[in-house]
Parts: sequence; C-alpha cells; structure tokens
Amino acid sequence: MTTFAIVCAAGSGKRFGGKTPKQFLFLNNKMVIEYSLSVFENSPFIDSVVILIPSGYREIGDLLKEKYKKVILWDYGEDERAKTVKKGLELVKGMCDFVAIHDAARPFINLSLIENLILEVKSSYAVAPAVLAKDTVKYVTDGYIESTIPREKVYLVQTPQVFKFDLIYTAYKKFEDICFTDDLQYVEALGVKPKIIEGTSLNFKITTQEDMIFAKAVAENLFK
Ligand SMILES: Nc1ccn([C@@H]2O[C@H](COP(=O)(O)OP(=O)(O)OP(=O)(O)O)[C@@H](O)[C@H]2O)c(=O)n1
Ligand SMILES: C[C@](O)(CO)[C@H](O)COP(=O)(O)O
Repeated sequence: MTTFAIVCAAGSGKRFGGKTPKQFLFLNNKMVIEYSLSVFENSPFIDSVVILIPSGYREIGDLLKEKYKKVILWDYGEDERAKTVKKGLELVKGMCDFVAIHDAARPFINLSLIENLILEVKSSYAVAPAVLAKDTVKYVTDGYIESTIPREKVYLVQTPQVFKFDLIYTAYKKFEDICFTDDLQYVEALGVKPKIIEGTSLNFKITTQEDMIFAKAVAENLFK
C-alpha cells in the first residue's frame, strides 16, 4: 500500500498580509512548511510527498526537493485551494493507494497523528483530525444570535485529511466546478461519511498575524 502526501503551499496569505507567503516565513531556523515536511519525511507511513507552491517560488521548490528526500516533485498551485488540490491529485494519479492532503500553513503535526490517520483510513476511506469546540457556539445572522448549537457535536476540522485515492479523485472529478473549503466535503457530497479522529489544538492553521505569535511560542517551546 502506497501513501503520498500532497502539501498545499500555493496560497498567497491575503488574511496574513506581507510579501512572503506565510508558509515560507522562518520559525526558528526553518520555514513554516518545513515543520510538516520533516514529519512526513520521518513517518514510515508516508512514501512520497508532492508540494504545490505559488508561481515565482521555483527556488524554494527546488530547495525543498533537494533537502527532503521524500519530496519527489513540486509544481505550481492554482488560485483556489480546491483547485490546487485537484492539480495535486492529477499529479499523483496512478502512483498511490492513499493520499494525505495537508495545509503547509499547519506546521505542528506529529508522527503519531500520521500513524493514527493512516491506520484509520484503511477501514473508513476518508479520515481527518478534528478538535471539539471549547467555547459555546452560536449561529449568527447580521450580528444577532439566531440559535445556540450543541457544542458536543461541533468539531473544528484540520489537516492532513487522508483518503483512499480512488474515492477522493472520483469525488473531486464529480464536483470539479465547486470549490469547497476542505477536502472532506467532496466525499461528503458523494454521500460518504468521513471519520473524525482526535486532533490537537497545536495543529492550528496560521491564518493571521496573531496566529504567528502562537506559532513562534510553540516552535520555541515544543519543536526546537
Ligand atoms: N490557492 C491556494 C490557496 C491556499 N493554498 C494552501 O492551502 C492552505 C490553507 O489555506 P489558507 O490558510 O487559506 O492560505 P491562503 O490561501 O494563503 O490564505 P488567505 O485565504 O488568507 O489568502 C495553505 O497552506 C495555503 O498555502 C493553496 O495551496 N492554494
Ligand atoms: C482545509 C482546512 O484547513 C480545514 O480546516 C480549511 O478549510 C482551509 O480553509 P482556508 O480558507 O483555505 O484557510
């Protein structure tokens, strides 16, 4: 059984701001993207890695391919995350049985998370880490609360989202005109129920400048 990781690193970071995409900023002595690449590199459950980058960043693509032996190729992504993923799926078609789709902007994954996801995907075909909402959750329209959602049923879903390749490829093909915000939704749209396993709050996505303050603290204290 062959498992590839597709690392989505083609975003421009509009909400984060600045010139350099957030996934290429340095945290201690390596770029944000390198934290997850290191974990994939060291995981016995991942065979190869493909990276999608923004246009204009060829040097970084070459550097990462040189430094991480499992990175077999990089290519340019597209203007929407979903389109970037679709391109990645086309690139690895016919090469793997399972695929782990990951946000480069989520640096703090770990080896046991990868192991748990890969063990689970063999029976559930679509699986992702998620964390239960900690705060009370409100459904709001125009600034006013309409209802309170039972928080024991609300999970915040993360990446890597791991799939049987044929399932996610079929789903992306069928709904190729829709840009969902995560990959599970393509499978859900087929009528398949993906599995959730326990994630960790450390696996947050660096989206805004505020997140970078937390990322620096985590990198400094836990990942040095
Ligand atoms: N066209 C895109 C958009 C996003 N991504 C990647 O998908 C992940 C999650 O996306 P997000 O946090 O939204 O990143 P950006 O799109 O860069 O941010 P923004 O939406 O603020 O522009 C990131 O690793 C990002 O690089 C991608 O590969 N291709
Ligand atoms: C895929 C994802 O990280 C799951 O939480 C998220 O949906 C990405 O959303 P974004 O708008 O591309 O940041």
